[in-house]
Amino acid sequence: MNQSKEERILNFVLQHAVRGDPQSVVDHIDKYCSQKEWAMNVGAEKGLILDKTVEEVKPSISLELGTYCGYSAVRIARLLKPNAHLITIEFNPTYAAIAKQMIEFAGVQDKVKILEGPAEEIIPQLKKKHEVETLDFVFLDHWKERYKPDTVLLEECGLLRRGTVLLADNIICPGAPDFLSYVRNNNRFECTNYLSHLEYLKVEDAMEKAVFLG
Ligand SMILES: Oc1cc(-c2ccc(F)cc2)cc2cncnc12
Ligand SMILES: [Mg+2]
Repeated sequence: MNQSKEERILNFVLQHAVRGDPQSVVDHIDKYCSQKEWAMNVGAEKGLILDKTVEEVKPSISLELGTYCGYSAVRIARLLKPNAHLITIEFNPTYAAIAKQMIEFAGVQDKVKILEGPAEEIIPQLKKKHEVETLDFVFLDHWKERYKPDTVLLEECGLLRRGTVLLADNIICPGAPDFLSYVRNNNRFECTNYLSHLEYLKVEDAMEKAVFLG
């Protein structure tokens, strides 16, 4: 049975990257996806915006919506302080299985918990089942039409506190118009736009940072 693109990406990393070295894993995924097959990783250019945000927030507990192959989970985890954790939610079980192997190869498995299933089912379980109090940082990178409803759900579940930073990928391409107007017209969020490019291409894209004001 021939391999999926995601399996080819994982195998390229397993064969060429340095085990236990998260930067090497990130660099090799970018190398494969820029030279061989495009894939929807946040990529190196927008990845720098993600890095800067994680370094600024210094989160103890982070949530990622949309794991895919684990590229941004490894990217975030490599910057976390000791005892800080990332919970990443992936709906697609095939992607989750690839990401698990990617995260373990990078050696960041002790910092990352992958939860498989729909975000709208898992978010309401975070407090009681996963012992989360409130979130310091949220990276939204899943289905664009879920950005707004899942942001509202995070708020309703009491998972946002004054200063929680949301960072959303793909604000231009494919775009998340209802999320953008929701956070920009809501006086409980302070928004900043970061113009960039779609991963591995010259196409314009952007990220939006929305700080919850409580
Ligand atoms: O970064 C992303 C990019 C694209 C995407 C796909 C096709 C296209 F033509 C342009 C952009 C889709 C995504 C879905 N989930 C998370 N991130 C994504
Ligand atoms: Mg994306």
